[in-house]
Amino acid sequence: MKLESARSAIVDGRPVQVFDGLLPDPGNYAQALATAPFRRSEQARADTPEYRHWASETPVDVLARQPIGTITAQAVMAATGGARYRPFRAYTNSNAYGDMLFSHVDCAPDVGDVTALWYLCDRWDFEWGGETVFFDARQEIAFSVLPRPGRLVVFDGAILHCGRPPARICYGPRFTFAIKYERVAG
Ligand SMILES: O=C(O)CCC(=O)C(=O)O
Ligand SMILES: [Fe+2]
Repeated sequence: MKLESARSAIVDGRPVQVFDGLLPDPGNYAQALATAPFRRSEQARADTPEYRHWASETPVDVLARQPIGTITAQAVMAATGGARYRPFRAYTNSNAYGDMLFSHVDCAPDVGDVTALWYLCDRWDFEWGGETVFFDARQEIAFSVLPRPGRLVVFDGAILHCGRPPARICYGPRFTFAIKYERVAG
């Protein structure tokens, strides 16, 4: 398996790395998600409780038994230089045209969590947009990642970021599968 990142950036000293081609069958995951139980439960920030969006949880012990869990663990290891991390939460976001997605951080600056985010689809039209945008401390766009089938982006959870909803001509869901990792001491 090729574990080199295709693209990468450093945002205010914090890394973002993009991996392509690691997942052989992203369309199969998207197909399974089409009938998964989504709840309007996810809140981007403490101050945006009235704008919840759709998510479906995957227990981390279930994740560990799936190929995507193993592949992600290897990519996180490659991205972080071999430090030990453990997944503490995994869930799929489902967004559609017109949704409101807020910018947020996944952890406080000194926590050191890592987020792995997969784009799960069998195809993604360039014109659909739906990128994940990463901002610097001045709220300027520092890096942006377009969905591609089976693309993975691994980043420091303290970077301000935002998923963008897809464009009006995209009639299907935009699934992103987020796995949150915490550093294991020692
Ligand atoms: O869907 C995206 O592009 C971002 C998702 C995200 O930031 C999250 O689940 O924490
Ligand atoms: Fe996030």
